[in-house]
Amino acid sequence: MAVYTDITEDDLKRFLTEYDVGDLTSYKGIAEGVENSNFLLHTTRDPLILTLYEKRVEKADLPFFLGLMQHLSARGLSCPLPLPRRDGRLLGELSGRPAALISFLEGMWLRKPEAKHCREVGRALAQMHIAGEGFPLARPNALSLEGWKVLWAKSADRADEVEKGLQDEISSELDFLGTRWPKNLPAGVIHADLFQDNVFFLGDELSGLIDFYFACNDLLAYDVSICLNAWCFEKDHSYNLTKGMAMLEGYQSVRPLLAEEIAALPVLSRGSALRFFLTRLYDWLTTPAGALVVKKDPLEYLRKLRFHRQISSAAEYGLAA
Ligand SMILES: Nc1ncnc2c1ncn2[C@@H]1O[C@H](COP(=O)(O)OP(=O)(O)OP(=O)(O)O)[C@@H](O)[C@H]1O
Ligand SMILES: N[C@@H](CCO)C(=O)O
Repeated sequence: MAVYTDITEDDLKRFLTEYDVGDLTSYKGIAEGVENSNFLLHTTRDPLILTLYEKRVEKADLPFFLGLMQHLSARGLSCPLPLPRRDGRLLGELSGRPAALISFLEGMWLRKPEAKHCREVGRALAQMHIAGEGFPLARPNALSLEGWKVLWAKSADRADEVEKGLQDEISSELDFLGTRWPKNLPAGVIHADLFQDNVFFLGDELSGLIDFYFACNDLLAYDVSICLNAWCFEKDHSYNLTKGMAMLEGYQSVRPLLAEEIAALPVLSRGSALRFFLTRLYDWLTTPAGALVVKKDPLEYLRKLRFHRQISSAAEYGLAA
């Protein structure tokens, strides 16, 4: 579910008077997503998305996220555009939460992506990395090495409840990544959560990227590793080399990776697998039974992490090192 905060029609109509978007004809809550409350609005003009930012989003980060969407969109990337209010601000307040109106992006996310879709995702990711150049705001990645340690400290004691031996395994992994994490690779604005549900397609054509609420400044190749993890494994947890090759070819057709970035992919992929393992583990251990949110399986990412640990060179992802 993703309607944590309810809204009344009166409050919504009052909120909309701050914008030049036509008159409200209908609205409904959107069930998908786990972080924020989203509503689809129909007006006498274009359909719109209303997002109410919930507790896990820092209000101080919103200018970065909303400004980034404007920056990327102005540079030709297909992504939602936050609409300015009559006073020029991008952010208002509704039902006690920070709220924004965002343009509606046509398309649907793919439940069963194929290699050709992975190629498109690779291309779009590289386009985003290039379009992000020159964005004046910065946001350090709160979910990199230091953030992982904080999350792990909150979960380590109970990790063996999920699988015996996890406490030792993950502590060693964090030590390994602490000593081997690359430092001097190209960096810029990354999406950091470009999973299937954040990429829309119209037929086989990619229509745009959404959900920039983990975007931050970090290594560009780390974002590539996030996409390899999210798109190129099958339900049986095996790595799909054809999808991996397509994703990497698509990326490199727009932004060729440096030899150092390619060489770092196995370590970066371990890191990104660990990142999603840790957030999922934390949620797994802390979300109360009966909560409406669907908990995502941390073990899926543990298996991916173990796969990357036994990779000896990036060639095994479908690339020459
Ligand atoms: N601009 C948009 N155009 C069309 N649909 C959108 C748009 N933004 C969000 N949605 C719809 O709302 C859903 C949830 O959005 P989003 O992924 O941003 O939410 P979230 O709560 O931040 O989710 P999560 O972080 O779990 O992915 C999407 O799957 C999509 O159906
Ligand atoms: N994409 C994340 C959740 C939302 O950011 C995951 O699958 O764990």
